[in-house]
Amino acid sequence: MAEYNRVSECVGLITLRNPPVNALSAAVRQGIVDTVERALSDPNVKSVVICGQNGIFCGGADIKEFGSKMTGPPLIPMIHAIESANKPVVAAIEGSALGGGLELALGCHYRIAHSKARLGLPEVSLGLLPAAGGSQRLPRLIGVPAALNLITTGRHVTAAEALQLGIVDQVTDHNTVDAAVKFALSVAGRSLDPRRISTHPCPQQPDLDALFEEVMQKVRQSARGAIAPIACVQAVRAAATLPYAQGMERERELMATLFTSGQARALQYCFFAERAVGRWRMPSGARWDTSKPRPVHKAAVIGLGTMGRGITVALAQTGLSVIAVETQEKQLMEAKQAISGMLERGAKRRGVAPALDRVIYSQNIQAVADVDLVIEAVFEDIALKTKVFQQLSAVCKPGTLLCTNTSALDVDQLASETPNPELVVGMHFFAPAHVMKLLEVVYGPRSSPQAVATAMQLGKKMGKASVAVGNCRGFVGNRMLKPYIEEAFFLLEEGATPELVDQALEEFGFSMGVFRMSDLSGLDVGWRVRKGDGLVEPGTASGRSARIRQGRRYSPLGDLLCEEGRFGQKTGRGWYQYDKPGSRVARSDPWLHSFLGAYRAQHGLVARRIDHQEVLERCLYALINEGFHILDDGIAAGPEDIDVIYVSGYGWPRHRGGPMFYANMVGLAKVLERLEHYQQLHPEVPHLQPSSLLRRLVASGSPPIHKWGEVIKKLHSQL
Ligand SMILES: CC/C=C/CC(=O)SCCNC(=O)CCNC(=O)[C@H](O)C(C)(C)COP(=O)(O)OP(=O)(O)OC[C@H]1O[C@@H](n2cnc3c(N)ncnc32)[C@H](O)[C@@H]1OP(=O)(O)O
Repeated sequence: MAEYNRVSECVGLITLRNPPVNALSAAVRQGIVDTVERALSDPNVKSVVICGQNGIFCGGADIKEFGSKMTGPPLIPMIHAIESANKPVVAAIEGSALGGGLELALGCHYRIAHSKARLGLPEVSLGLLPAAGGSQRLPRLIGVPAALNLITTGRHVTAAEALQLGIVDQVTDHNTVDAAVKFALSVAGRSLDPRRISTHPCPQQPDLDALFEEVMQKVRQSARGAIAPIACVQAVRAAATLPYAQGMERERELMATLFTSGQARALQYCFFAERAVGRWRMPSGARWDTSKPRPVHKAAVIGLGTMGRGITVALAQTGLSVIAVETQEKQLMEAKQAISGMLERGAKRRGVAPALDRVIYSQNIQAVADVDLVIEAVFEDIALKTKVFQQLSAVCKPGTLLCTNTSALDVDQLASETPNPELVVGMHFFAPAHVMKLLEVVYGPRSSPQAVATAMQLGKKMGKASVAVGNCRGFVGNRMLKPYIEEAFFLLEEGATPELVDQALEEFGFSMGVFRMSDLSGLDVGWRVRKGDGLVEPGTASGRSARIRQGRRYSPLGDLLCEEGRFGQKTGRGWYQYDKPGSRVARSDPWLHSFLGAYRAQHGLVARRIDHQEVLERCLYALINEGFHILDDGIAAGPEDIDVIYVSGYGWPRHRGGPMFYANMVGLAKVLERLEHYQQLHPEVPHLQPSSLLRRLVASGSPPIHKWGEVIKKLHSQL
């Protein structure tokens, strides 16, 4: 849909109308074709302005249409028709001009942007490339290096940067459409040849081959198996080396490969999943659209260790006043220094003033009396947290929300120790809390919908991917991690090495393999949990019985390393060795290999050859299986919630969509068959026992992921 008006007597004004982002649906493309034709054929019209309704130019192609058969006029000829028009066409850019939206603007002869507008070619993040001429026009307009940067990262630029790069011709603080109409009148009748970007050669670039080689190497490294960034480099190379028509042909070929790839499907699924998790719902029936969040102006953080510091920074950067409480004076001073440093560095990066005066430090918990919300981030100890919650209940004004930052403790238990359990929710941040995108908002049976809504809204304000989940051991992320780590330990017992397991997982696309990750987060963390669970038995018992604990297979390998003082990077030794404590470069450790050999001998285990396929199947399918249990238990509302958690917080490769999407891609029947296979080989491992939901889904013909909800609902209604 595009509306046509004649303004200022001789300017044809075309307004894209497709809320919320004026995406280029078939109807919008048809509307543009029709209205451009009308403007160009009207002898009274001397120039044309294209804008979008409701303060947004255009969010690009309609992503929802990608899965279905293409209808309506295609983008490329539509943009060519605009570029070759014999009357000047001006794009009036407000809000966003992204993807196809910017490509449309690049087909116009001039671009005027509002100072708050953002522009970009984010197709790469959807597994695509700017294939409506964007990969060919942008390098011609702003040069190869800048175009490579924008197209391979998909980053959005501000209007000011767009002006500096030469993407737009003018930036205004006033009404953009008025400015564009005025501009259009001023350029009416001028020659348009120099304004047709496709007719320009790419600006000369010395040593083009070396530049592309360097960029390709960097892109390959950061892509971790994603194919779109590589295709983006290839498309820009075509722009730099081929005439426009041939470049367009190359753009088309590359896009054809990407468009039907599983990676594009996965990335587009992630785009919608991230938005879907905002529409949370609880088993009680409470929902995002019927639960009103409370306003939060002032918050408090209790406990200023690593997590508390990061949370304080995240809150202050969001614009909240924060009372940061730490009872020990020395720790308080250290925390103040660290928090100020983080705020200053963050502000420098973002080019704003640091929010130092938004944080008030105190040793006294009474200081939180008038805050709207408290996040407790003291040591992971239920007795200590209970004490803090009881103090908070006595000190805080009525109605203050009490949130606990815990990764494992029982939120319900904590809530039950307070007079107002409905005000209690978990806010599980990930370290470093001011950087990591993920936030699990954990509700218990008594958490009020308003408390959940408030925590979810606060998470969104902090720029987090916030996911509402039910209360259980490990919530969603860590609960699924447990079988994944256990399988990795079992693989070491059977003959694998940490290097082999990590290599398989990193080639799959994880940012870090399980053992490198464990070295980074500290082996002592899991050790403490296992001790608490009564699983750790110090000593040198041998044989199979020593590896069965609480009736199931158990590997004490992690405990044995901890007994050696090998806690990972912080001690300079873990599954790998490091130059010094705190160093990050993992090197293979001969000690570890002899230790594994001696361990196997002691337990009568014979090392066998393990390939990458087995590593992936055992680690990932065990994790996925737990995901099905979580869905079955109603802890996560849908597969999207699990997938967003894994992509934003656990290094799962985005181009594989998340564990549940991956299972859907592999085929549920295959996942089930492989789990059954491994379960037969390892009957003493309960997490390899396929979940009843997985069986049920396969029995229902393996419906696509967006239909799993129907099977889950049916299952629950029969219980
Ligand atoms: C031939 C193929 C050619 C492909 C070229 C392309 O153009 S690919 C598409 C490139 N465009 C993008 O990647 C932009 C994607 N959108 C955004 O980044 C953001 O939505 C926004 C435009 C910056 C606006 O952000 P904001 O936070 O204000 O809103 P939401 O993100 O919550 O979005 C609001 C709803 O709009 C839906 N939506 C957004 N963009 C598109 C789109 N391009 N197509 C279809 N739908 C889109 C989004 O899903 C939200 O709706 P929900 O119902 O809430 O999910």
